[in-house]
Amino acid sequence: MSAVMSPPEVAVRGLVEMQDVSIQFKVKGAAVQAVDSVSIHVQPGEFVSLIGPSGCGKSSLLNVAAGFVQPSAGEARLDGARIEEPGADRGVVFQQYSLFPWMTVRKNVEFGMKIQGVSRTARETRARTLLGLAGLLHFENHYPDQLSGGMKQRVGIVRALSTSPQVLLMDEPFGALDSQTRVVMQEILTNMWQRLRISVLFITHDIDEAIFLSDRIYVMTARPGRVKSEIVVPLPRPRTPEMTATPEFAALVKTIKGLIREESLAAMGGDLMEGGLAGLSVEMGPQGVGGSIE
Ligand SMILES: Nc1ncnc2c1ncn2[C@@H]1O[C@H](COP(=O)(O)OP(=O)(O)OP(=O)(O)O)[C@@H](O)[C@H]1O
Repeated sequence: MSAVMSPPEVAVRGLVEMQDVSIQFKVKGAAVQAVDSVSIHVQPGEFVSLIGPSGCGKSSLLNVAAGFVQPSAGEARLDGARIEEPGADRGVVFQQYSLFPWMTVRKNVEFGMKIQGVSRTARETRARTLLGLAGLLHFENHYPDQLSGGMKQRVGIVRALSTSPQVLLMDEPFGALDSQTRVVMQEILTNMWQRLRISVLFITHDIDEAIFLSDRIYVMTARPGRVKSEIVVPLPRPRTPEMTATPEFAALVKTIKGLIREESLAAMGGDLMEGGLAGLSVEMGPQGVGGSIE
């Protein structure tokens, strides 16, 4: 690894702390409470996932960490400093690829560093080193539309890492990929993380993905999102695909599935009530199920 890369063996920066964070949005004049008093943290070099039912506020929390959204109460800090706006100390990866189509892969990766004033040689060295880690060096002179979805997303990750952030914030980065590609991407990401030891806050709907990648997982309640449970993933590092077939992995999947199912049912129950179906009664007779609105 070149001099511009050399991260510390053990990360010392990248502590994310959210303390009693609540997030409210105004929708047609009415306040919507997305998140209610959430306290979570990511230790330097730790990989932490947020999982929970749809609409529980995962993206909103990540957007607070990114500095895109201000909490209505509580605060978010990075290495002790209050997060108030986006900054180069945080790299963000979304589900959409958002690469510049008119730039080659390497120019896309170098873009943020150019803005930072990094010299041409240092930019090129760092971009090529990171592209090598992501298995993309052969594609450095390709344009985004010549790449598959998985490759584009790898470029997106490399680009987010290029400015040497303390934290990587990832909002369902593999959500648009097919399941085969997704599994490969998880392996690539865990290998890159193992090399770079950067802090990661990762949002996913996929329980297996959260377990495979994470040191810890926060399971959230239905909206308004709160922390329902904090799960430590005791699987050793480096993670390998074989681990997903172990009884330990299966037990974690079962636990998290149960927690999310409770919350999803609660959320759906709420939606059904709000939808005016509170009066629906369902009767089971010899002819089967019969429903009626009373
Ligand atoms: N900019 C906004 N304006 C108004 N309401 C918003 C805004 N962003 C999010 N919300 C609402 O806040 C709640 C939480 O949304 P958020 O996207 O953070 O949840 P999520 O857990 O990431 O959802 P999903 O898993 O479906 O992506 C939802 O009810 C959503 O409609």
